Amino acid sequence: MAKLNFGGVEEDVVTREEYPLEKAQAFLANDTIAVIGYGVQGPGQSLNLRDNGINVIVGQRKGGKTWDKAVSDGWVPGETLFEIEEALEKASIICYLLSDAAQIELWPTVKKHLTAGKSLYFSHGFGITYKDQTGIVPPADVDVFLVAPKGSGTSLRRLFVEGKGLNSSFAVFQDATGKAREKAIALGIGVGSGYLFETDFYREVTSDLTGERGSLMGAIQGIFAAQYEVLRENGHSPSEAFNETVEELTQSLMPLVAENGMDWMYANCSTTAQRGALDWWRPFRDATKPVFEKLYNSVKTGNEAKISITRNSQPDYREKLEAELKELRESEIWQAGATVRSLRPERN
Ligand SMILES: NC(=O)c1ccc[n+]([C@@H]2O[C@H](COP(=O)([O-])OP(=O)(O)OC[C@H]3O[C@@H](n4cnc5c(N)ncnc54)[C@H](O)[C@@H]3O)[C@@H](O)[C@H]2O)c1
Ligand SMILES: CC(C)(O)[C@@H](O)C(=O)O
Ligand SMILES: [Mg+2]
Ligand SMILES: [Mg+2]
Repeated sequence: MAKLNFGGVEEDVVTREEYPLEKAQAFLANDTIAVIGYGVQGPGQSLNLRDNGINVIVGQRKGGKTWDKAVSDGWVPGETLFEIEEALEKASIICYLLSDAAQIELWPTVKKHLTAGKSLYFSHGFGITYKDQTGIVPPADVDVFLVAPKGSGTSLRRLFVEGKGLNSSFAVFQDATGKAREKAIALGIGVGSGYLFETDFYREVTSDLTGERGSLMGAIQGIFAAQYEVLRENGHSPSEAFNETVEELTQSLMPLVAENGMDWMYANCSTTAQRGALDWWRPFRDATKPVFEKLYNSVKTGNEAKISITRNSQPDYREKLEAELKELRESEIWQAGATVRSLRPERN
């Protein structure tokens, strides 16, 4: 593993140079990897594995939209695409990529197929960490590990197709064969990770739940909404408010921050913007830090897991979710956003 300095802290990472694809292919040559679930991560991971020359099949419920999507992605019923139980039977490594709530419902079936020597792969520490709530307790004679791409399955696939790679974390929960760690690394490379950093199931799930509720999605939507509302309340038009809140961030500044870091961004805007941004970042940190502390605590106590399981296990959860998403979609800010996006020259 390469030892790298992250802002003064040394950490080990696994890169493709050190664990090349050929090594992953050779290590997994005798395995059948069954990707169970074809939602967001399922397509990204299974297609990348397939294109990386690894023996992979997909297990999915027949008759639904996702089965049809799998067929249109080139998975062949009876050859590489199976009903879930058939795929579980054929697998030596089961990649459990159903939604976290659905994993609870299907667990008794998966467990039945987890015979000695098989492996169980997750992309989240959720099911294992919150075992008191999920009931997911694997038999002792199987390897259990995770590879968690740090981003959407959509980006995992897009970046792979562009010859790039998303970073992923990996962790071993149970090593029955002495090979669990290498299985995690080989699969991490196989699913298209750019590099891998090691963690454990608890730290993966607590950081991930915090991130998606926080600065990745929850907090950012909250800050967008707050600034947009203040601009609108002060007489700015929707297009002006949206451009100054979202469009410039995603189209201009964030790609530059991604490339060069925030210090570079601060150095490469006007001195006027620089002065203001340097003065205002601390007040924003101070205002939001208590909310982040409350959030982290809610994750740590298992409260966020409880909410997620309860809400996402209800029979009408999709209808309720759709109503919430409709409200967001129809809010003025995102309606303005739709119009702004339609004006981007590359869309014409
Ligand atoms: N979405 C992401 O980009 C992302 C990123 C990193 C990690 N993860 C993790 O990866 C795993 C999979 O997440 P996802 O977002 O791809 O899942 P998802 O919500 O898209 O669902 C995946 C599949 O589960 C199937 N499904 C739902 N209920 C079912 C049931 N009762 N029986 C059988 N199948 C059912 C759906 O048809 C779908 O094909 C989760 O552990 C998640 O936390 C997701
Ligand atoms: C893509 C995210 C937000 O990083 C992932 O954690 C998820 O749960 O979808
Ligand atoms: Mg997540
Ligand atoms: Mg995540």
